[in-house]
Amino acid sequence: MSLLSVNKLSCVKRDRILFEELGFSMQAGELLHVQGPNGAGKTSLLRLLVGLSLPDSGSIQWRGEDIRRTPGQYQSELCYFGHKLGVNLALNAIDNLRFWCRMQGLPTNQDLYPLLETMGLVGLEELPAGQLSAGQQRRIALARFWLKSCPLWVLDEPFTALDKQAVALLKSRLAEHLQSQGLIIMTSHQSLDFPLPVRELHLEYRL
Ligand SMILES: Nc1ncnc2c1ncn2[C@@H]1O[C@H](COP(=O)(O)OP(=O)(O)OP(=O)(O)O)[C@@H](O)[C@H]1O
Repeated sequence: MSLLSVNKLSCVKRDRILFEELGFSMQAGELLHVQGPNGAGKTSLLRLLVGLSLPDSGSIQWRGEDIRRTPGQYQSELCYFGHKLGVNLALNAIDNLRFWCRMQGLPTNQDLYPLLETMGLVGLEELPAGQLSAGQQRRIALARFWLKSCPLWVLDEPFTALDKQAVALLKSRLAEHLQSQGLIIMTSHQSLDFPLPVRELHLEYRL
């Protein structure tokens, strides 16, 4: 059985149909790369997939159950990286990660310093996130993918503003997730140049 199943999904924004009757399913260990021009509806699709907005028609099933029936259970099984980073600019990196762990019901007493090292943020730990660069702020938000163990990862343009080293770090984390039978849905305007098989979904810009 598919882990994720999308059935006849339609999304309309301001009288424009972004997509309609969209359907696909995904198994463990698959990566779906959602592509298309600006405004095609990629972010809109991802927001539907994580339950942040509702479709105009159609449904999304996770483990055979509509995600609207048990939203709490579904949320606990996914990790989302969207355009809004969810980073508090007044807090430093560690306090941001602790706060996020508390929100997710994860342990908050773990030593987060090694993760800061992984994310290349050592030496910046005292600074409020508002004093960090765009790429550094995104590294804080991306650290979630090292903290939460869950099957479904959904990432909207995760490589934006990252330097080469951070892009390589994230790609290797994504590959690890696939190899351990995780499932990834992501957008990127760049070609993924990924060592593992990638499925592609193209959204057209519809007038
Ligand atoms: N909350 C909203 N209210 C009204 N229209 C919206 C809303 N959110 C998005 N749209 C419209 O939906 C369309 C698709 O937006 P979306 O962000 O999904 O595109 P995208 O494919 O992710 O684009 P990009 O490549 O620029 O990130 C756009 O034309 C946008 O104006």
